[in-house]
Amino acid sequence: MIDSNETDTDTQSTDQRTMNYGKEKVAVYRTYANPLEGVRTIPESSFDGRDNILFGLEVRVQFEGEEFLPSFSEADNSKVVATDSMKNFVLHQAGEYEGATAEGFLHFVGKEFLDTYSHVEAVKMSATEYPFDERLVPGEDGVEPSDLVFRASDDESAFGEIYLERDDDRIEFKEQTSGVTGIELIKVKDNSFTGYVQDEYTTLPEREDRALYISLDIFWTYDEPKDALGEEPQRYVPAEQVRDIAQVVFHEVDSNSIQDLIYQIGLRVLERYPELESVSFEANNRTWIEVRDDLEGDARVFREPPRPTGYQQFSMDHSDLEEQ
Ligand SMILES: O=c1[nH]c(=O)c2[nH]c(=O)[nH]c2[nH]1
Repeated sequence: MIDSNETDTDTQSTDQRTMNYGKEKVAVYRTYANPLEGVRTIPESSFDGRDNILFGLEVRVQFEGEEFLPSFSEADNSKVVATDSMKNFVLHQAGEYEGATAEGFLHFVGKEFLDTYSHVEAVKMSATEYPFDERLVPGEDGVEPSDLVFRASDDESAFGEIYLERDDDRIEFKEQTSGVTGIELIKVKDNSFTGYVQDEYTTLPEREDRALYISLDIFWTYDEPKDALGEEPQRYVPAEQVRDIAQVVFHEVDSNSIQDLIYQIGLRVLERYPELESVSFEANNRTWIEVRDDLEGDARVFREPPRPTGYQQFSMDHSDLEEQ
């Protein structure tokens, strides 16, 4: 009895322990990956697929497993797969992957890791896309996108994360997050911020009409994690379309705060994609400071905002849509 109690306590303490290791910032580039075709189109976006002629990801790998404990507590590396080898593994698998999405690639590599190293209990893989834009060149029908020359872009990037766990001889895919990060949008007018608490700490003037500059990361989870892989393109949510929804809603809605704006974007995303479980936001307010409003019409002069900056975080699901 006493023995089994001790075992329970032991298990509990290791369950709560943080123990993982891995490699991050693994930059991998693949040319002529399979194209993403057959995605559903939505009114807010012209995006209907991706050629994947040039596909780049910055990957993070994380290994978990009880068998790594001696590497920390006894300097015993006999079970340690070197993080350098993880990097080589990811690079190699980029040539083997036959799918068309970042999430699909992460799932593919994660599964290969678990198949190859039987003592690894769980693997978390995440990646941020390196965006590349096709450059425009003269073609038969006027100026058209080149299929050879791309620009390394610092625009928004797709994000993916998957978590795979070994359960006896099965591999469980229970958790994923997809996203688009680094969206930066400016609306020059038709936005306000009024009605907030006025007390002895308030110095900000109410603005019936302001230019609003936001940076935005949007994340989503699917009801069925496997829909994130893109194997059924009709059920896949492309980051490009979510980015486009954000800018269309920003254009259409005269919002009274960033809070209100991201809620409206979230409703639209949930409306377009019933296969999603949740959508969440991290917004930052980068609104410029107005220095001249004495010009003709709507013209203004602005300067950079000083630090500190405001932010908003919010998550929502289909129950928010039903309440509307
Ligand atoms: O959209 C905004 N939300 C806020 O909560 C806030 N606070 C602030 O100072 N400016 C703004 N703008």
